[in-house]
Amino acid sequence: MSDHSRNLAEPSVRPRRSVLYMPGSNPRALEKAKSLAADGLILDLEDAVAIDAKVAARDLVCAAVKEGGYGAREVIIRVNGLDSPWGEADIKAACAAGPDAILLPKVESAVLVRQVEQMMQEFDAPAHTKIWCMMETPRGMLRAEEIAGASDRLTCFVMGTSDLVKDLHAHHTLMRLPVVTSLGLCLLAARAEGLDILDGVYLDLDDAEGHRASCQQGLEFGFDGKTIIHPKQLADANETFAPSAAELEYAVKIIAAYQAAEKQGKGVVVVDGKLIENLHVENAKRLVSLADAIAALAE
Ligand SMILES: CC(C)(COP(=O)(O)OP(=O)(O)OC[C@H]1O[C@@H](n2cnc3c(N)ncnc32)[C@H](O)[C@@H]1OP(=O)(O)O)[C@@H](O)C(=O)NCCC(=O)NCCSC(=O)C[C@H](O)C(=O)O
Ligand SMILES: [Mg+2]
Repeated sequence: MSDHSRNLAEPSVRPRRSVLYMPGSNPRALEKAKSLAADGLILDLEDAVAIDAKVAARDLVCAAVKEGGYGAREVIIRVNGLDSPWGEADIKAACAAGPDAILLPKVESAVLVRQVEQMMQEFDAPAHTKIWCMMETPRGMLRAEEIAGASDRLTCFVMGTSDLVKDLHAHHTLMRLPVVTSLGLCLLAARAEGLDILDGVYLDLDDAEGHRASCQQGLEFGFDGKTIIHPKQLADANETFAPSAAELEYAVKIIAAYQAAEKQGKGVVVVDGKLIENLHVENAKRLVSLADAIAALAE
């Protein structure tokens, strides 16, 4: 824990500022990821892998996860859907490999999540292997609440905005108005059930400014981090989703001021002309915990 926050923070949180997809069929990417500053890695067996490469990719990914070398980065295997020829075998192999999470694509019901939970028990998945859900279809959006509450093993939603835009017959736009309702439904459901939630990818690899704006918008919506598709998108995601030095300084200041006020029997305090109540302090503690967890990653 850093000095400024000693005795002020809540229990630590898991930084998920940047979570990088890579095709499970690409051995160079799987190796390269060991040196990249991503908080998480999604080793993909689904849409980034050609049909003829599905089985080889599964073997490659599971061997890489078993071998390790990814340090503090969270490692997630995205499996194929259970309605595909590969889904069940992917889940079985992933359970044996023991990543931090198995990411289910195109989730549309709580029943599906519970079915996977049951399969993971049967396949003896280690307790640390959680379930993450891709939220990326119209039906998934309409059932976000029931999906979010489906299993204690479920810890994170990941927005799949490419599939969503396709299914909606919508367009990718700068302000993302066509998907705002969907993002909002998933954010509400995730927060109501205590899940983390990651924003979708920004597809234009040559538009750094657009990517930065998309990260900032995701932060303002309330996402915990951004899924990305290329190492060059890492720095902006990491910077945007980390508390800034000024935010951190202010957080520490209001926690201390509130604690001092509490000792005098007061439930509110004014800091820099602004009213501070317990809810602001809760958020400040979350930011301090996040900053501490980010600092711990670098150690
Ligand atoms: C888009 C890419 C195919 C580009 O790859 P490449 O041509 O190799 O790029 P570069 O030459 O610029 O790469 C520079 C170095 O970085 C490494 N690299 C590149 N991309 C990755 C990566 N994703 N992970 C790890 N390392 C990466 C290269 O190996 C180079 O390193 P070096 O060898 O040392 O020079 C490629 O970026 C790529 O495949 N991206 C991921 C695509 C993907 O996984 N898509 C599926 C998920 S997106 C999605 O479906 C979301 C959701 O479901 C939805 O519906 O929205
Ligand atoms: Mg998708």
